[in-house]
Amino acid sequence: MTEMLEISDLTVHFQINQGAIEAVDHINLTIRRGEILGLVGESGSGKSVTSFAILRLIRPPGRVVSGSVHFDGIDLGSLPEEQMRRMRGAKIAMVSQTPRTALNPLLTVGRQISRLLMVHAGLSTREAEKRMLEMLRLVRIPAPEKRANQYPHQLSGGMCQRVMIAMALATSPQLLLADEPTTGLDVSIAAKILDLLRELSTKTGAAIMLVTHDLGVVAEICDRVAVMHAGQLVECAPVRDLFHNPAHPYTKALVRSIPRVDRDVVLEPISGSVPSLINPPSGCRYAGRCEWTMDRCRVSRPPMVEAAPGHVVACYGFEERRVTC
Ligand SMILES: Nc1ncnc2c1ncn2[C@@H]1O[C@H](COP(=O)(O)OP(=O)(O)OP(=O)(O)O)[C@@H](O)[C@H]1O
Repeated sequence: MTEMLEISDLTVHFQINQGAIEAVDHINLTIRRGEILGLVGESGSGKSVTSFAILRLIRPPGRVVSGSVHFDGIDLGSLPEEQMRRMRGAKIAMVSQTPRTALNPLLTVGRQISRLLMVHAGLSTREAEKRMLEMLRLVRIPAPEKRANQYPHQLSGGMCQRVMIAMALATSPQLLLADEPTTGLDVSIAAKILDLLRELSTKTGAAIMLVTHDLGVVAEICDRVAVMHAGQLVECAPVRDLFHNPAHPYTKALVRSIPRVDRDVVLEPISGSVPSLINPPSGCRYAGRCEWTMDRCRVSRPPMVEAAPGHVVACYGFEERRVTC
């Protein structure tokens, strides 16, 4: 698999009256062609801001302070806005957490999808309508001819979510950024959506970045997982490796907090809370919550080191234990 997306040293701040919220801090991450990468972490860890930064959709008071994003070798930061807009519609698509607000309330859902196909895929009105209905069938919208003529407010939340996915997939994007795509959906629909995402990546070679809180979803469909804590990337590994051999204490805590039907254990909540991102502690931002904290964790940020092939972690405590084992 070759790299499709390469994020290097990405830092994003939001300037507010109290200071700068350091939402994403020097992140390096790659996503390969045909791969599903899960991006996990507690609320406020910077997952959505990372997706918006990829699409160059950080708006004031937000600002990309450093870093670059390359897609298929192209530096997205240097593209003129018009080219970036085309890139967003055709090659990189996003499914957001809030489908109802992302859809245009004034247009029928069918019209929204056909318009996208006419603008970004150059289809005629008739071709676009045919493909739009195919897409609605693909995401298992019942009675698609009828639903196509309805407005977002006439559809349930789950159906709006599937319409968003149909829109995102309509132009066969090479990269799909899916931000909590199954939140609020009932279990059977959520399972169908996940199947659909897996099918997309297998059939078309599209890469998917799946932003989620749900490690169960990650275990089900992701190939690799990247873990964020308070704006920093702390670990990245193939999915099985991450669940069986988590290296970072934060990842260990996340894994311990997953409910398991086959184990009668008491779930352990993650101790402490995410530090403020305004003037956050220097060094590792997990230091205030971590049982392995040493003096240097509070002073300098641990570098990413290889824990196993393809498995990297940023933790002085891990390095120390590995040396002494
Ligand atoms: N427009 C904004 N203005 C100010 N702060 C923002 C803005 N957008 C995001 N942030 C801050 O950036 C940080 C990261 O937010 P982000 O939405 O990326 O977290 P997340 O990991 O996606 O959380 P969740 O899982 O709850 O969606 C948070 O502290 C958030 O308050």
